[in-house]
Amino acid sequence: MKIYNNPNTESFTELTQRPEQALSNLMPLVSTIFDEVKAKGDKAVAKYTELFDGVRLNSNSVNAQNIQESDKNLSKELKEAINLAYKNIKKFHQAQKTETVKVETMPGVVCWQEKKPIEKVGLYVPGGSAALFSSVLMLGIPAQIAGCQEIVLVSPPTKKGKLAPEIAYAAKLCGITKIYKVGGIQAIAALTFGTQSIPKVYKILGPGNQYVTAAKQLATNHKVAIDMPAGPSELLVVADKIANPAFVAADLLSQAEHGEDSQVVLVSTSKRLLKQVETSMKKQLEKLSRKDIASKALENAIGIYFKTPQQALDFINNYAPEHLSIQSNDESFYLKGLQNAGSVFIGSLTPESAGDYASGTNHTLPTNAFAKQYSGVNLDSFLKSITYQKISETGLQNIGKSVEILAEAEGLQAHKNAVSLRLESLKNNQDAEK
Ligand SMILES: NC(=O)C1=CN([C@@H]2O[C@H](COP(=O)(O)OP(=O)(O)OC[C@H]3O[C@@H](n4cnc5c(N)ncnc54)[C@H](O)[C@@H]3O)[C@@H](O)[C@H]2O)C=CC1
Ligand SMILES: N[C@@H](Cc1c[nH]c[nH+]1)C(=O)O
Ligand SMILES: [Zn+2]
Repeated sequence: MKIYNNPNTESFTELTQRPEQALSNLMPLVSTIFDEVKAKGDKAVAKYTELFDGVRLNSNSVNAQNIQESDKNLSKELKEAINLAYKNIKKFHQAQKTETVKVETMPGVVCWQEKKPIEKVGLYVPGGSAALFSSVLMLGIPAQIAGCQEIVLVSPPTKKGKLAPEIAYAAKLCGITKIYKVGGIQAIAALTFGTQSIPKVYKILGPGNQYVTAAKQLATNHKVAIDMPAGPSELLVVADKIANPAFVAADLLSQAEHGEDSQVVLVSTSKRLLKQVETSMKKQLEKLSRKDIASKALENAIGIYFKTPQQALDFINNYAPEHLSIQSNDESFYLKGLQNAGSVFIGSLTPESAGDYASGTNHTLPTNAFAKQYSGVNLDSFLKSITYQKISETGLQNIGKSVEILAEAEGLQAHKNAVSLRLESLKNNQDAEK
């Protein structure tokens, strides 16, 4: 972990850079694969699956029986834990349902807004270095609650060319039946254009590595919506002398172990805590099964000492972390001033990994400072709002003149006429009744 001592705001631009490749470096490969999948469909998908995942598949579809029988391969303990996570995530996302908004903006003019499910969605479940079956729940549950009609799940095959049984089990809980063993750029391209076996969708959601994230961004050029750029994991912990250094170190390592390009950051007003956390991280790292990945990620880790909480807060808002953990005496100060973060974990007893799996919040979150403008996945990610209006006779009389004036001022005669003809017709009817 590289330590910085009270850096000034000029250095924030450099300190908030993530350790990922620039989009411009990734795009040539992404474009090539998109073009090939568009032209050759499953054949191109198979070619890139063999190249990047090292397996040759005759078919990328997962058959229904494998999904139905996924329970058999899992321990009772794991199924119970998945069920608990399912329940909590469902509870939190179900509570995000909103009522129809209906307003009479002026007498006789009624406007309302109603949410409808996006009919066809593609869920990307990461599976390169670990099969993240928790992502199935994070995406499948809100898709199920929203009522999306066609839910297509893609995830890279295991080294043996199979689908991880945990993914199949979680998918079964979410009522997902269309599953394809394909990952990376080729999976996003397949969902964008459709292939002989994989359906084209309207929106692609889910986290992934740099390649997946760049591919999702290109998909938006082809009339496909995405949730947001949810790339390599990151965690910023702001902690001070009341924090437990071992807890903070464990939290930082928990995100460092995701991938070599993960980034973890410790911000503190205590130089002593920075040192203690560093020592504890070194000790804990030795015992990790993914030590190699985590140590690589730690080369990108930064520890920053700030003299005042205000400077620390300014940095946090500039960094806009995917996850923010607050383990500080100044908890309410940070919460009050917080502008940018994907998801926040408050207090020493709230490990970030609780949100990764089971507390109820969604773990599909904006990375690379995109928390400045994007929300993480939530129920609304699977819905779109349609607005409606109905105008009565009284309404038309109340609003008509103003619309005519506005249309005239914009020089749009036909717009004006659409109102004028109706107003005249109303007037003629009234005259006839007299
Ligand atoms: N922001 C968020 O909400 C979350 C982010 N994540 C992140 O998701 C990522 C998961 O990454 P992975 O394990 O790699 O799984 P992944 O499923 O995202 O990517 C694996 C695929 O990448 C492709 N690939 C690998 N190397 C390639 C190369 N050199 N060129 C082209 N394509 C290549 C392969 O097709 C492979 O199937 C991690 O970075 C993790 O931190 C995970 C969960 C949530
Ligand atoms: N920490 C990951 C999510 C995760 C899945 N499994 C474990 N963790 C992220 O949100 O970036
Ligand atoms: Zn995690």
